[in-house]
Amino acid sequence: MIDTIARTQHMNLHLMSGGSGLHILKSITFAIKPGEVISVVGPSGSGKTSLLMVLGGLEKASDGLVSVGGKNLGGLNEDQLADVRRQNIGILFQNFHLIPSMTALENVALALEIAFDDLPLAEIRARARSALAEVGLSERETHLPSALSGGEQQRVGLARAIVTRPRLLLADEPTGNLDQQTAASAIDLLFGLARRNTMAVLLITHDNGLAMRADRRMQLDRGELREVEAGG
Ligand SMILES: Nc1ncnc2c1ncn2[C@@H]1O[C@H](COP(=O)(O)OP(=O)(O)OP(=O)(O)O)[C@@H](O)[C@H]1O
Repeated sequence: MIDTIARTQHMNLHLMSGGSGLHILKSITFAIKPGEVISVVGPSGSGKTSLLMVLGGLEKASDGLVSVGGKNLGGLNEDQLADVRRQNIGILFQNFHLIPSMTALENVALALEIAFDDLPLAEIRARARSALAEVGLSERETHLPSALSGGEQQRVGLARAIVTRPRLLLADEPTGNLDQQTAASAIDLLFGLARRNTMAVLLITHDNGLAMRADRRMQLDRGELREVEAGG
């Protein structure tokens, strides 16, 4: 069994903006183990979302190593990258990104259909149902997103992110649009799923209280990542 699900070594990200180059992520070296929950805090513009995009294979690092599920992303073409994403990664967004015309069950099922286009329909429905049950929404299968509360919509988002059984969940401010109490229970649910399914989680958050609950805490500052020591 591999002892890291994702790691980077001296990874840099440069982007062009208005004709000049920006050094967004600076020599980042870190690793996340199966089942580990790591929080990343940092000021606006420090590179948190960019880090998530690179780890998710959605943005290519300029140099250095990025490895997910034992595969070096730098050497892969778009199809191979899509395979690595499908086999390893789930993404949870702040704004849920549910499709408004689809029911909760259809939203979750769609993610599975896209990831595994050869799965029989009955299997897709069964797995989507089970993912909705895991987030406590069995009673809401046929509801459209507009008929769900913000917290429920985020739970559908979570069901959609875990229905493919990712080994790494990348969560970008997943509770940013929820009130404090709903946010806390969404995080309880997320952490519980991570423990039960040995799913690693990289949690980007502005909320220090939530960040403190992770196994490890990291801080990004102007593109530089450092570990926050316990008690720090
Ligand atoms: N496509 C892009 N082209 C040029 N610059 C970009 C691009 N995407 C992001 N940036 C810049 O990279 C820096 C880091 O952005 P990023 O979104 O990763 O920060 P963040 O820490 O997630 O911020 P926030 O907390 O506000 O979401 C910012 O200065 C941003 O303007």
